[in-house]
Amino acid sequence: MSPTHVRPFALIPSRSLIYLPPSTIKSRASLSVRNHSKVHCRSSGRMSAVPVDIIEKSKQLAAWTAVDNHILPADKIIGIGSGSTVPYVVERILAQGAEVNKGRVFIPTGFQSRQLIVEAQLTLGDVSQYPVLDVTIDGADEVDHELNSIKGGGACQLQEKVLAEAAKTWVMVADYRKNSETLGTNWKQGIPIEVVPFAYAGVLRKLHSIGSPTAHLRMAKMKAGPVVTDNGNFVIDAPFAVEQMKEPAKLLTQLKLITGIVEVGLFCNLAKAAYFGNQDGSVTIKWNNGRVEQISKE
Ligand SMILES: O=C[C@H](O)[C@H](O)[C@H](O)COP(=O)(O)O
Repeated sequence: MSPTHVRPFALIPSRSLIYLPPSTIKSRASLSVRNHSKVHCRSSGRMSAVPVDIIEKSKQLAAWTAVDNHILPADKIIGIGSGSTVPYVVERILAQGAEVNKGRVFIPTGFQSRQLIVEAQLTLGDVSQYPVLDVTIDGADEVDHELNSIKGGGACQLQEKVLAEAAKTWVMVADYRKNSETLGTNWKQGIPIEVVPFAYAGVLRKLHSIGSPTAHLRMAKMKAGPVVTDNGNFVIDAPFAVEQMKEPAKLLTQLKLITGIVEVGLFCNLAKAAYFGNQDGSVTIKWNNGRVEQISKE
């Protein structure tokens, strides 16, 4: 059985979800998934030797399992996060059918997820209209053993955190490369920090003095100058030593007190669960009570 044929909801018999075979899934969201033989690994900056098919299937499996477990017919206000795993979230939501989706409103965490919602012809809403969400599913750059995470590899952390805090249930989805014990183990670029543009130089100096000597402004790839977020701000990537990364909530508090920082890509004590698709077609679910569940492919 291939990873895409796993029926995760079967493990939760109390939920009466109907299995939708992959052949029934036809969405615009799926069109954005390309089939390269290799994939660029943002965490190491190198090319991964793992075929992209396996990584994409791992993402899809995590996303589908999370949707099956957490987006129930009663859920009406739904947050859609950012990143490369999220198209599979939308794909699986679409597979729940037009009838159930008709009564739902979808809130994006940025331009990318807004486009996904619009292209999927789902109803778009705004967090200012719907400050309480039933559930938000989002990607992650790295997740530790206590469900703390680094987010913001795509510079979306501010809106993502607003939606994470607004959601009654916040869940992360990712492939196996994001699952680690301590933050900073796999994700080496540092913590993405959104800053007000005019304050960036001062914030950098401060970061250098409190344990991140290599903190730097994130530069754009196909544009001269810095990355500009959906909110018109800059992003600083700030690597910290392992000792500081072992206490992410403490570090987060310290960073939030620096004037000019708008939001920090450390998400602490927010998640209900994190889903990781594995290379062998299984899914690892880390729950906020410390339980780790392994769902095998039969
Ligand atoms: O800013 C971007 C978000 O935090 C993403 O959720 C995160 O970077 C993971 O993205 P991807 O799934 O593409 O690795």
